[in-house]
Amino acid sequence: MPTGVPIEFAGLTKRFGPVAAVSDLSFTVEPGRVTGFLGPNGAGKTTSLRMLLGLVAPTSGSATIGGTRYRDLASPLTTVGAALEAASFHPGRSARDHLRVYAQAGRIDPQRVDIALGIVGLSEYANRRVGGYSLGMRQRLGLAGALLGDPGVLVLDEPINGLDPEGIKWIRGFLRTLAAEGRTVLVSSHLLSEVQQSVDEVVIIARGTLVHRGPLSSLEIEGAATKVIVDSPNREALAAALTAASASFEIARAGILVSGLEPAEIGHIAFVAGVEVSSLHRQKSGLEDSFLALVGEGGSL
Ligand SMILES: Nc1ncnc2c1ncn2[C@@H]1O[C@H](COP(=O)(O)OP(=O)(O)OP(=O)(O)O)[C@@H](O)[C@H]1O
Repeated sequence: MPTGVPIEFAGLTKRFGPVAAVSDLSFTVEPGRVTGFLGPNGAGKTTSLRMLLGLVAPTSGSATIGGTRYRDLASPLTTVGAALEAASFHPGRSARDHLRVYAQAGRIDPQRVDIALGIVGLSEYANRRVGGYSLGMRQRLGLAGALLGDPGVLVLDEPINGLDPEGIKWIRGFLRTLAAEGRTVLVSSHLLSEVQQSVDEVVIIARGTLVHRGPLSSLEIEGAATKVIVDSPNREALAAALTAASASFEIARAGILVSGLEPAEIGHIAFVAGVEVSSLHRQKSGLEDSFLALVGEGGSL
């Protein structure tokens, strides 16, 4: 079983002409945990990850994997697996052929190709041309590429983008498994809500600088549990339907505040009772409020 090593960013800085994309970024990502690398679009996440992977030269500072820069690693593909956003695949080539090319270039056992395809759930589509793949299937193929060398460190840029609900559920469990195996898992996202169920640690950046790091719980506002707000032109009938379904709720000015149920479950209760619903949405969680306060205005969150 491969063991993870820490990823360390030390004073990492990148300027593109007048644009300070990343400024003096320092933090360590520990093995055995899933770390969320979060920030609004344009915050500098991709540039930081590209510097970590030796694809962009830093203006100053360093990013290392187990104390070594990517380009100095003896065996990069078996040390770190990466799936960056907008990975390009030749549309006419099958998933299996793509991975075979990578395996050959990285001197990886060709048997790993089918193992990696199996892990990400693409076995039955392995011989299909990638040009016909959905965005979610491409994401899975990118992940299979990252897993090819069975590395102890995984760096995934926005891996949840484009996945359907089943895919999202799968990847959440998958990230947890990788970390439980002792690997170092760094996952970027511009949405806290997308990763909050799978990360242990968060590193938050905005405008290229570090604004917060710590366990996910460090973002918690006391007493703030996620609730769903639902309303109806006939609030009384809706309250009666919720009571009949033994739902726990309170009547607020903005509508009926329901705890412990998902929006879809509440919608179903109203539907079965024949009650019209005029609004149905999740109340912003305490975590998200903290996140928004940290990254400030201008984020597409
Ligand atoms: N090659 C480049 N030349 C000039 N500016 C760049 C280049 N790459 C990134 N930038 C700028 O650096 C800043 C950070 O971009 P980056 O893509 O790293 O952010 P991000 O957090 O990954 O956002 P996104 O989620 O949208 O990819 C942005 O202002 C971007 O316009």
